[in-house]
Amino acid sequence: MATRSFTIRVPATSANIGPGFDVVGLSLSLHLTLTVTITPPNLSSPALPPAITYSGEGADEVPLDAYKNLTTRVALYVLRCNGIAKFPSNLTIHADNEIPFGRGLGSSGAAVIAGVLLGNELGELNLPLTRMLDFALMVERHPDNVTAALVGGFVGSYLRELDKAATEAASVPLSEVLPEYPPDAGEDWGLDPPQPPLGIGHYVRFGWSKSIKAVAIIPRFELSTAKAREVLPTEYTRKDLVFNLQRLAVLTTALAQEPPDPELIYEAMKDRVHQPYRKSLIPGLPEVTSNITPCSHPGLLGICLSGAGPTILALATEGFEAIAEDARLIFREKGIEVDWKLLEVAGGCEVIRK
Ligand SMILES: Nc1ncnc2c1ncn2[C@@H]1O[C@H](COP(=O)(O)OP(=O)(O)OP(=O)(O)O)[C@@H](O)[C@H]1O
Ligand SMILES: N[C@@H](CCO)C(=O)O
Repeated sequence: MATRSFTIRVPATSANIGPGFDVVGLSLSLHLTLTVTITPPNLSSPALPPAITYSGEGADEVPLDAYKNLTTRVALYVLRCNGIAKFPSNLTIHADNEIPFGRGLGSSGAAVIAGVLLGNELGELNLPLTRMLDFALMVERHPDNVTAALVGGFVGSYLRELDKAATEAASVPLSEVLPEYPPDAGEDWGLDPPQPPLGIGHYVRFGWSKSIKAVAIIPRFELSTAKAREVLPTEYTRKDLVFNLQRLAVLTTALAQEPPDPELIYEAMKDRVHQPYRKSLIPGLPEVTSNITPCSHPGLLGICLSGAGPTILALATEGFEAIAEDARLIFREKGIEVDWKLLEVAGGCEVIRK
């Protein structure tokens, strides 16, 4: 057996883009990159357990134990669902991550997609894209980030209505999909993980005007998606749902038009389903989204919370620095420091075999 080596590269994503809560996602030019090597077993020394090294965002908090790390746990789930009980021996993984954790830029979605691709490569499974999406959706239950990270671009997705048996199969607790594997890394954990139903997620890629870039204004604090979902109501008024549906219908086409129309897009990026409820967790959110407008900041098209926050995403054709620096001043008044990055819309994930 020869040494096998490959690289997995997955983009950051911004979900929702205002009115598209749990529906739309946009891939962005920050990446999680895994460099993976499997060396042949050396008959004179024992087989080595998986070894992970890590650099970049999250390096001080991410677990390096392959049975605790999100990416490798997802990979093991995919392997086990496909009849392979363990990681190969002598597996080394270096993760280099540009996507900040818990900021609304899809770090967990990227880690999950990287895990699905890793499982697919390690097991030489040749899974089709749609099946890889099924595995990702068993772990991250809303489709917006993982779909955009998988296929790239500005993407809309829905979860298919499943029959009773498939609904039950897709609703197993996450702890059963990704069990806390025992610390004994040599163990065989059997091959009965909950299998994803077939064809859970469906998507379409919208057009995107080449002139639009994304300014990510990133507060220096983490907000977990779980916490930012807890503050959302379980029911909405018809008025608020119609408000969002009207805007989302316009937005999906407006962002592809040349030249993009700031008046149309600014209004179409407003939301009444998640942002109003999240302002208690993100001081400065309503002030930033209402004070930075196409009139005050030429080049701005629209501004919203990125994913579950706390990052703010401004879509613009020019004037990027003024948008970001003025958002910085508003956040500073609330005692929050930010960093900002000018990002492009990225392609989907890729696997490069060496
Ligand atoms: N590269 C990674 N490797 C391992 N675990 C990761 C990685 N990236 C993210 N995670 C895990 O995901 C958590 C963050 O997920 P969370 O859903 O709260 O935020 P997010 O994905 O960054 O934001 P959003 O879903 O709003 O875009 C981290 O705290 C960490 O546990
Ligand atoms: N649609 C999700 C994205 C976060 O991952 C949310 O806003 O909670």
